[in-house]
Amino acid sequence: MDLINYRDDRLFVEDVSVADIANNYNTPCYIYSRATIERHWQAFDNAAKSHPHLVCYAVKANSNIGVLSVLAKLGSGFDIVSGGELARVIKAGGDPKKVVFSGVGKTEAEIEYALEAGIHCFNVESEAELDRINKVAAEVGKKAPISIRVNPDVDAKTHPYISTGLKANKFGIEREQAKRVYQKAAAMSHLNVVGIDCHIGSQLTELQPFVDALDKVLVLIDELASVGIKIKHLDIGGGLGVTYTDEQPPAIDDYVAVMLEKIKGRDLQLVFEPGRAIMANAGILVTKVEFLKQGEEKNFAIVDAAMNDLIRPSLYSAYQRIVPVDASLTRDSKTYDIVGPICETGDFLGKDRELGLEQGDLLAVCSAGAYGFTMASNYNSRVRPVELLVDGEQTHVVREREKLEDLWRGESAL
Ligand SMILES: Cc1ncc(COP(=O)(O)O)c(C=O)c1O
Ligand SMILES: N[C@@H](CCCC[NH3+])C(=O)O
Repeated sequence: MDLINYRDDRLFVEDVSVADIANNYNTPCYIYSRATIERHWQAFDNAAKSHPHLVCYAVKANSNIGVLSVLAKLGSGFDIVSGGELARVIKAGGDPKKVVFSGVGKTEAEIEYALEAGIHCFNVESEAELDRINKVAAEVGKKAPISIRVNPDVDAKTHPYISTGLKANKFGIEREQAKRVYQKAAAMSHLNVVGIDCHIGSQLTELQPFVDALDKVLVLIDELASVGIKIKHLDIGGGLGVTYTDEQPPAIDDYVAVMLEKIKGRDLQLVFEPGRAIMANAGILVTKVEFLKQGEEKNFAIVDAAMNDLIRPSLYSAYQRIVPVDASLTRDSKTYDIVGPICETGDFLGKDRELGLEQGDLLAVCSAGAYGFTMASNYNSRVRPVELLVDGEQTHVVREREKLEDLWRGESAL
């Protein structure tokens, strides 16, 4: 059941009218549906029930502490890529023992913070990082649990900016080098080899690249076993795509079922790192039409949200549906570019959209719950949108009181 939908031509998030929210909290605003977040997370968890597993939500998709706390209450694990994300998880009540730490550039301060917090695993992306983790662990008198992120050289068939599993990408350790690096890791005094990791990209709409990558990783697991290195958990990353328009990605349970089938009979905990599949369609960005501008070649709807609020259309030419909040209004429709107030021609939310509009109308940009607010900036000195979490008939402002720098300073934010 889609909880972001029309009732009598008015857009609702759960039981709250989007127009009411916009009137009460102003625009632009992000609105998330709690029940949808829970349903998506549970789809992973339920589908994997027959097998030991951990669903580690990828915090980068949406790191709002209110959102993280919804997931923490479900018992979610978290995939993080910075000390700041770890601080948010801890603040939201997440369990550090269920945290995996990905990313190619972990600093000494971040490694130390994660070791002190007692995370589940570091996903190591280079030999130099292995040395650094071993050194920091020795300094703080701990053994660091590690996986090696293997780059399987598989084409994820997604946008090149978010494809991560090819040799040409900066991520992971090449498959051909992985066995040697594992043997090196196993011999290091302050590392504990516990897992293996692979993430080939984001917004994948086909199963085959996941299967191809997994096949390669399973061969490596067997090779490692033959030299006495036992892998306890297999982290298959995130990347499952969603429907923005007419894409037909595999359903969450079908994806999980195929992954489980592949590892049948193996003594391996399965770790998932989904971000977009949980959050994208659990949120919308609501914006108001400030002006309509008719050009000779184009009609523009100038709205109060911009590329600083949602950068995906500008950055990846991503298409996100844009719909009226009140579809009962009768208007003559025209083809519009939906643009923001920022001083760049690349500042658009949608191009060539057939819509009936008047000044003051409200529009919703769909599928904006993932990589929306987290990629927002203050460019043009614009204030970032308010974030709201709807829970049934309730609307909560989910705004952090602390600044990120106060949650975790790191070494560079002094
Ligand atoms: C290491 C890692 N894990 C998980 C994710 C989450 O990906 P997605 O939001 O596509 O599920 C990403 C982003 O692509 C990532 O880089
Ligand atoms: N920011 C990207 C996804 C990045 C995935 C991160 N590894 C998007 O909006 O599609």
